[in-house]
Amino acid sequence: MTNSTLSSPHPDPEPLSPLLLEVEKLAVRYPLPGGFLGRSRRFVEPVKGVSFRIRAGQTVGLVGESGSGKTTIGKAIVRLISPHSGEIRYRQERIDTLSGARLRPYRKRVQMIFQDPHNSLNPRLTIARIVGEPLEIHFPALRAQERRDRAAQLLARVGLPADSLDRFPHEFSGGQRQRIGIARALAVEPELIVCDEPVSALDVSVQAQIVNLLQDLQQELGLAYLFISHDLAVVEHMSDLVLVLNEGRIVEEAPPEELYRNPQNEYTRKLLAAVPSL
Ligand SMILES: Nc1ncnc2c1ncn2[C@@H]1O[C@H](COP(=O)(O)OP(=O)(O)OP(=O)(O)O)[C@@H](O)[C@H]1O
Repeated sequence: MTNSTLSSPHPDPEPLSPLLLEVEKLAVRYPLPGGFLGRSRRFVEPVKGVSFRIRAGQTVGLVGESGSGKTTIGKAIVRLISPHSGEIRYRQERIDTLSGARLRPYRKRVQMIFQDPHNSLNPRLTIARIVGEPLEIHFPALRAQERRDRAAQLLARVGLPADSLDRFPHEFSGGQRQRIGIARALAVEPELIVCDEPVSALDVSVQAQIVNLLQDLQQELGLAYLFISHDLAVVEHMSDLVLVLNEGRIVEEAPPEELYRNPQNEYTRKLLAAVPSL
């Protein structure tokens, strides 16, 4: 260490991990059914100009009441829906303007897991097909047996037995189905996973197992998460940074230890006060 480093009042910050996702002034609209005013379409705008960033390996928590726009943000990020305005960049590249096949490389890097593991798995497909499908799309050179082997490895990694491959989603419990959803998301070897209320539909004991699995996978694979939840305790446990969403706007943003101890925004205080266990 040099003298100048020792005497500097502002030592260099810790080197930051690479920036993956940049969301800038994102707004999303849905057309109102039958909602015409004269000749112009009427819309609801559940997301009204939201900005945040996610770095490699980081977990950003997104909390807010039901209807505040959390899922809409998640869906816009994975481009299940298109933004109305604003920008989404991934590793410096605009992805809000891409569509169709041009989104494919992005879909390999960013995946989503859903709240209801029952509805998000096609009931007519075996688990081998469900986990194998993204492999078929993103690793077309793999032969059928290689895909099957890879699917078996992924299932083992999320704690499911190898004989799961030829079974159907209804043969599994809620927690096991969420594990299948996680295996499917992992198949493409993503860098970022949008986790939309991944444990909200599960029993409390199973919730802890899935949260632990997500944390283990993060450690092992260096994954980043956008962790969407209305459960403030889970978000506190998981996140490096928490965003508080109210009516489509981020009203507060802080590391969990600051946010939970010393919330600055009135809405955050109300949200925390509504959770007696905290
Ligand atoms: N496809 C759609 N068409 C019209 N309005 C929609 C659509 N999807 C969501 N909305 C509306 O947008 C608003 C935000 O919904 P969103 O699901 O993003 O909120 P959320 O914070 O994830 O809520 P929850 O925790 O209940 O899932 C809600 O008022 C919802 O009714």
